[in-house]
Amino acid sequence: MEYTDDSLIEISGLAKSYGDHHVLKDLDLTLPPGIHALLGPNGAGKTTLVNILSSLIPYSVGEVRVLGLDPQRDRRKLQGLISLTGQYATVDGQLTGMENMLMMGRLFGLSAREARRRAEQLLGRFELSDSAGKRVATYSGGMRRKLDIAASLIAEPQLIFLDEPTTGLDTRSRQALWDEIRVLADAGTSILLTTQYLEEADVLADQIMVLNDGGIIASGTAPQLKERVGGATIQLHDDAGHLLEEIPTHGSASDISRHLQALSQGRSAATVTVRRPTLDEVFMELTGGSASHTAQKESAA
Ligand SMILES: Nc1ncnc2c1ncn2[C@@H]1O[C@H](COP(=O)(O)OP(=O)(O)OP(=O)(O)O)[C@@H](O)[C@H]1O
Repeated sequence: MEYTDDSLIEISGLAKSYGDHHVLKDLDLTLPPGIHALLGPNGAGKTTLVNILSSLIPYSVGEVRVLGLDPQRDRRKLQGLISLTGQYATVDGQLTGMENMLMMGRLFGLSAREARRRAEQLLGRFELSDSAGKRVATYSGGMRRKLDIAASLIAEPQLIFLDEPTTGLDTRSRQALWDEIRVLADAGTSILLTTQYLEEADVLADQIMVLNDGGIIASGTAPQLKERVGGATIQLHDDAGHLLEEIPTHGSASDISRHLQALSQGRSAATVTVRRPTLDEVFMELTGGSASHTAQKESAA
């Protein structure tokens, strides 16, 4: 396998089993720097893959490079370049929120002053300022989770792994995290996040990968993935909301206008909408589930 300087992650023929349970099977993946989302049903192996990439667990088959380093052989070096937020809060319960933040900042080589500045900023963003002086053992589960995320964002490592970062977060904290992710990405940090929330992948990621049955079964931008399960259609409904007709379209203004002109010479419809598949439907179709029919509608006329 050849490695290019500008690649973030390169995986070739990766397999991982727990006993006779084959979780990852001959997985190939190349990712450039950017924000990437890994989607997959429960148990697909998302955490397993993130843990291998962040050198938390070993692999035996295949080749893996993260920032050009082998997570097994170059563990120490790699861990200085990445940060990881797992599904379970890993902060130290005996320290206060602020002490945890400062410790993480210093681990990543920030000066004491910069660590405090960033800690105050992030504790504020995640509404933990009032609890910053309290021992983490007294925090609620949601507060620990927010602190864990804030701590992983304190420095600007080359790559941050966020394993289901917004699970258990309230709406405001989720928005704060999304904002922080964008700021870090603009500053040059790459992000690999796993998520169960398709909206999160859609909003944040440059590229989305769908993990199922041990391998990546689809990847691309949200529009590219939507295209895979069929493009847009023009739908005509009568006054009572019944579907009269559905016509495939490329989705371009000229194509829609051409169809509408042809239609205007025939039947009259109460409403005309352009419907695109949702990421939800794409995901369900790719992973063999049944889609929930929450269509995004764009009014065309
Ligand atoms: N240490 C372990 N020992 C044995 N089996 C494991 C271990 N860790 C994970 N597994 C199994 O491997 C499979 C993949 O688990 P993993 O946590 O990687 O999936 P996931 O896609 O992250 O799931 P979720 O969305 O539910 O978090 C699951 O069937 C899980 O039970």
